[in-house]
Amino acid sequence: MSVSNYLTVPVALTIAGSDSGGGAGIQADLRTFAFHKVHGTSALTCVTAQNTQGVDRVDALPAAAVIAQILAVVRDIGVQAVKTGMLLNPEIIAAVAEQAMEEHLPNLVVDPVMVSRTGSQLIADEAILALRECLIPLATILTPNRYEAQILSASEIDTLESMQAAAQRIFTLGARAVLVKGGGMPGELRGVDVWFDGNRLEVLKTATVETIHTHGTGCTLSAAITANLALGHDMFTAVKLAKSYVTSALHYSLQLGQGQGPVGHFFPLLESSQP
Ligand SMILES: Nc1ncnc2c1ncn2[C@@H]1O[C@H](COP(=O)(O)OP(=O)(O)O)[C@@H](O)[C@H]1O
Ligand SMILES: Cc1ncc(COP(=O)(O)OP(=O)(O)O)c(N)n1
Repeated sequence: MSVSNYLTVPVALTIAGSDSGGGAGIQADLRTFAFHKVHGTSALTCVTAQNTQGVDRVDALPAAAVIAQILAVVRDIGVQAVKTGMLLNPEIIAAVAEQAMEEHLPNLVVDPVMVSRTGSQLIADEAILALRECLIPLATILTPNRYEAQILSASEIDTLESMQAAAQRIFTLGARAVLVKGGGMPGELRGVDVWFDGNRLEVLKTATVETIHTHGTGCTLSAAITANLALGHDMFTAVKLAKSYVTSALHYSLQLGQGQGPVGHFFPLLESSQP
């Protein structure tokens, strides 16, 4: 007989949609948590029929089902950090915002999934309004991509200076810090993100990784930030560590399907198995 070693590890919760292709959404979040040695819990908001070429269908869960999942997790297991991904409709967004306040959800990372990095809108206009009014003011860190930042700042973003101006403008919506992500920018700006927390305006820069297999970068980044907050890092350190994780995952991106494959979340295993 052998006895288990009981481990105590930080816990993170993702409130997000399922990606049947496994590259983004809940699937990407849970893998990212695992590779940070953080126990991942989840509240599913919707089920997408999706692959490397696009989204074929989306089915939402009832808002009450989302609330029940959140309560089941936080009232028994407890969480140190929480992220939101695709929340899809105003009912789910309002329900999540209410739970965030009532249950005092800690370290809330809001990835305002509205528009894909290729520019196609993923949620309805009313849902965008609900995100802006109900959830974004509660965010610890808000992580819009280029197109989401354009909507939230009502400005064109095509240069580093316009990313910086947008980050400062979006900050006024009430999040404690904003990270405008550059994956949808042209050329060398693809590896550049802009941070603003009311004091520090920082440019986080990595060299652009030349790959078309970038599916799930945004989910992976926000999940890695959440994991690092759950581990006790401060906000800016959590973001820097997360950016490093997503950059490595891009270096090991997976050529799967006919379209844009996912980033390689398990690159540490691939690295350790190389001669
Ligand atoms: N080709 C790339 N090379 C380096 N970093 C990238 C590249 N594409 C995306 N990133 C990084 O991935 C993260 C997610 O950004 P982005 O792709 O813009 O988000 P989203 O998936 O939400 O559209 C950011 O840190 C961004 O800088
Ligand atoms: C279910 C689901 N959630 C989120 C996304 C968007 O993924 P993201 O990583 O933000 O964006 P891309 O880099 O894949 O554009 C999704 N597609 N599905």
